[in-house]
Amino acid sequence: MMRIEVVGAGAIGLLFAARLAGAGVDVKVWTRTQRQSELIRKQGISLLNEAGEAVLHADSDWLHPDRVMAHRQEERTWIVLAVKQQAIDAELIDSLRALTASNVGESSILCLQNGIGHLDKLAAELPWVPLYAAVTTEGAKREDERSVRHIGTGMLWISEKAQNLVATGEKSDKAQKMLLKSLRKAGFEASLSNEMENRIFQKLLVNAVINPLTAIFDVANGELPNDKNRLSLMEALHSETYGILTEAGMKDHADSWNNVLEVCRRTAANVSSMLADVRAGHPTEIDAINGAVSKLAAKQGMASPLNDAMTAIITTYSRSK
Ligand SMILES: NC(=O)C1=CN([C@@H]2O[C@H](COP(=O)(O)OP(=O)(O)OC[C@H]3O[C@@H](n4cnc5c(N)ncnc54)[C@H](OP(=O)(O)O)[C@@H]3O)[C@@H](O)[C@H]2O)C=CC1
Ligand SMILES: CC(C)(CO)C(=O)C(=O)O
Repeated sequence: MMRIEVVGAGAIGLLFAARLAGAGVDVKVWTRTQRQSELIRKQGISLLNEAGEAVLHADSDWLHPDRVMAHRQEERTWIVLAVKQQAIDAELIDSLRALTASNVGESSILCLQNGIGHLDKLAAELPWVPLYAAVTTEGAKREDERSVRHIGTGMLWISEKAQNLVATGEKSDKAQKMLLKSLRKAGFEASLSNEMENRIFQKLLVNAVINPLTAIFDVANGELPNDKNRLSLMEALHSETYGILTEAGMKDHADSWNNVLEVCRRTAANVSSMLADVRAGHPTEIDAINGAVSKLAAKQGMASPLNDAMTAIITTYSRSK
């Protein structure tokens, strides 16, 4: 028997929890607040898409040390980490430590974050827990505390090997196969990848161009290229970021610029996650996206004026909201 614990009940967390619950998987959702977990437990998760609404039921609790300690786990567990980069702080890591403490060797963490930095942080703090990087191009928007709109279907890539090379034995392989099976049953187009670094860089490139510019211009993804000044800014930011990331190890990708335009087209109605955060007055993932690109550039002795500017503008912008 396998259990999936989704940590973070925002857009992506609710989408994964609802679809997995709908596929009959044993799912528990860990929220930040007691109120949200009670709502989910009592009323279920409302999954909205073009076909209408489905209400799916999943267990839920809030991520408080006492609640986590009381929740002792014996079976094989996958923790699907669905919080933003900036939420991965000492307190959250303590909760993950507690969540995995009662079944060491039986728990693994799947990290769905955009941007970079989180895997190194988690690997340093949880060296005994196998960490798997994932890249998802699904699009989701949280409508309220228990409702999520599935905006766009995409791919889900999961690293073939644990990031921190822990427990990559037969037991882990079996657990990974079970996870894939559950995700596919839930309708996700999930595949294993042995070139995750490249996939993470390619997604970082897309996010480094679309996220800050949609947030600055306050437009949905599809509108971003529909103006010649915005389009030339996109191109310049893409070109700078592409140079930095290929120097850092990303493979050459002749179609990279067209891929950014294709993501804008495919997710035309999306409000990017950064614009959503800016509009809500929440902190953004800018440090893990453009800020991280600037850091890579500095490490390589390269200039990154546009990424530096995006980081400065979004940081100031979201602070003043
Ligand atoms: N949305 C999308 O379509 C996509 C998102 N991603 C990535 O997935 C990740 C999650 O994004 P998304 O779902 O959009 O973000 P949201 O902001 O919608 O959700 C994050 C959730 O994490 C919760 N959270 C924060 N801190 C804690 C904590 N300490 N304990 C428990 N829960 C906590 C928040 O709770 P609260 O609301 O109470 O603060 C919130 O519900 C990001 O890295 C994003 O870049 C990747 C691809 C697509
Ligand atoms: C691909 C994109 C830009 C889709 O909105 C995204 O990942 C995000 O909003 O963070």
